[in-house]
Amino acid sequence: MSTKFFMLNSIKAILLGCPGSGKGTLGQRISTFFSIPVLSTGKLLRARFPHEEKDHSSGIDNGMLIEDEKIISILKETLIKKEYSHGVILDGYPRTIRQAKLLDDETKENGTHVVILDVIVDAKIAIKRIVGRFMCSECDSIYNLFFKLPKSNSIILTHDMTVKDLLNGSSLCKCDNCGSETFYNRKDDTEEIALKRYEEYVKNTLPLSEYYKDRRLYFNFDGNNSPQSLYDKVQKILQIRKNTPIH
Ligand SMILES: Nc1ncnc2c1ncn2[C@@H]1O[C@H](COP(=O)(O)OP(=O)(O)O)[C@@H](O)[C@H]1O
Repeated sequence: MSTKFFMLNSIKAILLGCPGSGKGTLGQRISTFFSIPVLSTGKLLRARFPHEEKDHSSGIDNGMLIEDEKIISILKETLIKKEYSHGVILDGYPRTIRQAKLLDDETKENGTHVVILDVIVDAKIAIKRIVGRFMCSECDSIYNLFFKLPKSNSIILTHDMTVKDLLNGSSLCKCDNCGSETFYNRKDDTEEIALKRYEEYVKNTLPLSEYYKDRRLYFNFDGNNSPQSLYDKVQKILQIRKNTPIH
């Protein structure tokens, strides 16, 4: 079967939003609710290129987007996997108008059945979320130094504490989900690179809101509040649209 077949049929929803908009968490929750996997292009790239050099001019760790051709071919290769054949939620693709057009070419009129969820968040909030983010090494549960520490922790928070301090302290936290005491953070989750990623978003990805805004299944959401309040709003929309193909 051609890759076109899978591109055509499997994409059910697209998540748009700046880095730190909460679309990763949102994707996980929609995925659990509808039993459809999320395909995060960022995660995919980090797994493929784990040793990307920090100073590489177009590396994924320095906040710059990788070339459209490269990401499209990786995406196509991945979407033919059986696990995505019954549906997939895309997180991180498309990220440029060109990527969106290429996707439209592949999906033709089926593209109009794709649910587009666009999460809008203020830059300041997004950057703070990124700088405070860390994950469980075992199960990837997401935490935040400022907004969501693991329930079981012995941290004495100071105003200048960083995620790096937290990761250096031994056994300061236990993961709520699996009990693990080891955590990690992303190489690109520093303030400097987060700002660069936000700039890339404004330049390349924000124009997608305009590109998609007249689509029947385009919805935008204020993501400045808690992940739960965002999810509640998204879920309401998805439930109302009973005939959306995500069901
Ligand atoms: N569709 C894409 N096009 C180009 N580059 C991408 C794409 N998706 C992911 N990347 C690369 O992977 C990095 C991490 O992506 P992601 O995990 O989605 O991070 P973010 O939190 O910035 O949205 C990006 O900064 C970029 O270098």
